Amino acid sequence: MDLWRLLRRDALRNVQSLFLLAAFAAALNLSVLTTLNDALLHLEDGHGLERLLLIFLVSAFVWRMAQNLLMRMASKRIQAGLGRLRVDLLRRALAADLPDVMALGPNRIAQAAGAELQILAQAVPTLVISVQSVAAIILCLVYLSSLSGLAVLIVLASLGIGGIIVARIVAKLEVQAESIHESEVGLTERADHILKTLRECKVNRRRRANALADIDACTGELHRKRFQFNVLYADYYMANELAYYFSIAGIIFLLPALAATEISTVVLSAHAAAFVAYPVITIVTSYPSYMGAETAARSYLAIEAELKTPALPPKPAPGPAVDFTGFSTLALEGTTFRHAGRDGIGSFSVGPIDLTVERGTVIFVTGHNGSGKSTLVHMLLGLYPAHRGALTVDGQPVAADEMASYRDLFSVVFSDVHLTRQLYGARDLEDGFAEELFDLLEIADKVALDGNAFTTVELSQGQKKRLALVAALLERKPVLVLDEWAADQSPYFRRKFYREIIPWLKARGITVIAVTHDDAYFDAADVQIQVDRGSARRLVPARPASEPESLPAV
Ligand SMILES: Nc1ncnc2c1ncn2[C@@H]1O[C@H](COP(=O)(O)OP(=O)(O)OP(=O)(O)O)[C@@H](O)[C@H]1O
Repeated sequence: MDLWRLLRRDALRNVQSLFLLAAFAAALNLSVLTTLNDALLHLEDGHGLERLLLIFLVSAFVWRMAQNLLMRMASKRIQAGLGRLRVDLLRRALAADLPDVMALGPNRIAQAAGAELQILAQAVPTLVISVQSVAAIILCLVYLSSLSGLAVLIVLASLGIGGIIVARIVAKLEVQAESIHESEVGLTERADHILKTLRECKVNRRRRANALADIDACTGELHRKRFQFNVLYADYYMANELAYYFSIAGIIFLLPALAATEISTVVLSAHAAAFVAYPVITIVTSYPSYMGAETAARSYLAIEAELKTPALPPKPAPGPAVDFTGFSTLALEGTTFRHAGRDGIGSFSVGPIDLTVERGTVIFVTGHNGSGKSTLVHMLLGLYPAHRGALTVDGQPVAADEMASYRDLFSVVFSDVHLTRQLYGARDLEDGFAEELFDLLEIADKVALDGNAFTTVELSQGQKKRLALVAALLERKPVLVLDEWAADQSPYFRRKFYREIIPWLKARGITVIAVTHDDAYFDAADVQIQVDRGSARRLVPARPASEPESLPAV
């Protein structure tokens, strides 16, 4: 049902043409049956048999063509729809509140948008054939009723009894499929963890052994669950085959016993019963694919629900709705945010914070580890929604639908920066500003522009941070936010950053908000915000008694 809900939403809107084609293919399947049954009645009529053979060949050929067309049409639409779902989930992740995305975990979202939708895509051919099979079953039953109403009852009874047994097995299969899915998610997480900590695992044998033992245990559990699933599936398949044989046997043995029936009617009915039961078997064999697709669809919808984003418009709204670029002050007014923690443990509140950022100033956010500096900056960026209080621009609260325009004021380099070669956010790359920045950040001999991308991002950690700063400045935003940017820089470049680059940014009118632990340079700021256990205090930065000596460039 979740699969249906998902496909209905987009890929299978206006599904009538597909259903019509499925019905047409099923009608041709019926034509094959009735032609063969006619032939059974005219085995001694040579001319008649030739004509029937011709009808059979034409019906079989057109049936094949119709089925092929149905498969192509459905696959094309479903694949395009799945592509849209993939992008849609990423758009929802971008539109969702950051804490909701972080609680869910980016890996989980990537898996739903990638591997799980792939499972769904792979199930499409068998699902399409199943739809046609359902139509074929209905038409063949109608035909069977024209031969004998009692035969229909016998077939339905056999399939019905088989169905009750099958339904019980299906319930177990579904539980098992869900459990397999959970194990697969756990396995992917562990494999991802190993691959992301390759270096640590290589260095630490104990860590490597434990990580491998953990993944081994997960794999073993997954194999056990898969084995149990396959055993259940064999039961499931056999129950269906028995129902198939019982429907034909029921007609041969019961129909003449229950009512006076001509032999020809018994033969034709038994043959028609086989045409009913064959597509049942087709549906049965496609059921694991269906179940995999259903689980993937459920997982996709669950993630969508957890992201708590409303239905998205087909295209993002063009341009900013409100222009905040002429701002004089940005402020947090009595704002609080609380990290929920897990099961009540580890929750942490920041605020209420009153903080005004004047345009063109340099602000350093300082404080102990875990005091709430990054959280405060996320609140100022509007990434952590305020539980209380407000974000204001020139004293006016920023409304929820103005938040995207508000965030447009900032460029950011986070402490765990992830660099991409493509400069998705940059503007006006041809005016020489990028080259000026490469020189300023002393990486002109390492990297250059290649169209809208950097030539490389394969750099040392400190160089990566410098390149990330170039990328941020190329966005040409009025406010630059840096989270422990200088932490990876050498003493020489750290000094250059605080004594040359920050004044250079200020001279260009850029407002700088920097989280920093570099107390030797606190005086490079106009304002120091000292954060302590979730509270903030405004200080006038003092020049330190001694500053690291000016060092030669290296
Ligand atoms: N995603 C999160 N979920 C739950 N709690 C969090 C989360 N992020 C941070 N915290 C908690 O909030 C507190 C403040 O974290 P924050 O990252 O703001 O500190 P910080 O001052 O920037 O620290 P550091 O100097 O170590 O980077 C921490 O003590 C941490 O326990």
